[in-house]
Amino acid sequence: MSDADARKLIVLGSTGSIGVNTLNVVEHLRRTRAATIEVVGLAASRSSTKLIEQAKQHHVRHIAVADPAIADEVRAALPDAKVYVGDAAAETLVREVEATDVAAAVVGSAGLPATLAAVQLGRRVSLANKETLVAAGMLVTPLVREHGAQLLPVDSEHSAIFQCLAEHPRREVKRIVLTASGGPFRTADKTTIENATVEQALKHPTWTMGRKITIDSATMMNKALEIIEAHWLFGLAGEKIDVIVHPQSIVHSFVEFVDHNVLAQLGSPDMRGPIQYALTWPDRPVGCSEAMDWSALSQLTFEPPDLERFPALKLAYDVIDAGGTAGAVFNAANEAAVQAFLERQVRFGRIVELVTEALAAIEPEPVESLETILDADRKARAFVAQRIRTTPSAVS
Ligand SMILES: NC(=O)C1=CN([C@@H]2O[C@H](COP(=O)(O)OP(=O)(O)OC[C@H]3O[C@@H](n4cnc5c(N)ncnc54)[C@H](OP(=O)(O)O)[C@@H]3O)[C@@H](O)[C@H]2O)C=CC1
Ligand SMILES: CC(=O)[C@@H](O)[C@H](O)COP(=O)(O)O
Ligand SMILES: [Mn+2]
Repeated sequence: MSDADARKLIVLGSTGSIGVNTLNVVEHLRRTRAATIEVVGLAASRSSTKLIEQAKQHHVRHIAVADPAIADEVRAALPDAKVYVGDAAAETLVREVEATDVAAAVVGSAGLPATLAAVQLGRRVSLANKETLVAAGMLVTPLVREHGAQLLPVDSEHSAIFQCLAEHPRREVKRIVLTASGGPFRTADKTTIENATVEQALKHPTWTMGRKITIDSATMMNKALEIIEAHWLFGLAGEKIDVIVHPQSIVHSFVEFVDHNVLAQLGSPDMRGPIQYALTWPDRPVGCSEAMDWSALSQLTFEPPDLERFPALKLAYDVIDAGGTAGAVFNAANEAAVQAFLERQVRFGRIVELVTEALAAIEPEPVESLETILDADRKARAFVAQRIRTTPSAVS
């Protein structure tokens, strides 16, 4: 490998579920001599112990921490590192540190400015942070082309679609179908879902993930976010994006072509698969994710989603139709409502209600800049906070 091929990676959200797996994949690629990827920057919010350990293990000298409360501890433990602190720390890290690659694995719209910066700098971006596209797809996707950046999906469904679409022109695509596990309440009745506890909602049947996305899977808001993410990533209209419930999470999604042939991507429910694919595309070196044991697989089943029990799905199509800042409002209202649920301020069923109310109350505006998006994000959070104050809901 020549110097020109040397890869330098910044991992945003390194201490989270995707961030940790990304570093594991980097280590696997190094061990197997498939790729040498130097980790040159790490960003997290407040998990100081894990962050310090990662920086030492990967010899990283540029660190961003969002929470000022851990800055002194990180500086003391890593005296040779430059430590950026505060809300804009991750973005500054991306702008100041020379890199070829950025793994965008911060949770929520907090990851948007740094991801946008990576795109503006023409980086190769492994994108897990779906909220960035939901809130600001109309800003991000044109900039990818303008700055010669690459956006490689890490979300398992979108990695699957990306792999199946390959070089096929969009006119050959009849529709894409995103698979959904159905979450922990797939077979629960409406009343049980309405009043589900935090503990019940955090029990995902197939994937081990961070808390916010695990709650999103339980409301099926995750699939709604993924419909919008697919709309921006693949340039497809809402009517060409479908969802089917597939409880085993083995078929990660599929593409139906106009000739009625269907290509699907299958694999174990292990995020190291899509992460490695994003980091090594277009190559396919030996993987570190769990290999499938086909003899142990008894069945692959599919069922239509129930919009009555999971009304979040329909909202995604409304948001695509509304355009403008609707995606930012949708995403931020959901983030605020999930946070309130996790803090046991609202019952589970209130999450989707609050998002629906925010979309109805806040008129979408045309998007001119990142500031328009951030403004809509703030409005939606303020709206949800105010609704929670004025319409308290009993929590079980
Ligand atoms: N987990 C999964 O399997 C999948 C996740 N995704 C998406 O990937 C993203 C990450 O998810 P996941 O890894 O589960 O989330 P986690 O909650 O596990 O991790 C979130 C990460 O973001 C960091 N973080 C939060 N706020 C900031 C901030 N302001 N600046 C810098 N870092 C910040 C956290 O730091 P700290 O630890 O210090 O709080 C942590 O490192 C989400 O968008 C999710 O939807 C998509 C598909 C699958
Ligand atoms: C691993 C991944 O990509 C998650 O987004 C996953 O799809 C969540 O599972 P649900 O299908 O339950 O939303
Ligand atoms: Mn997914």
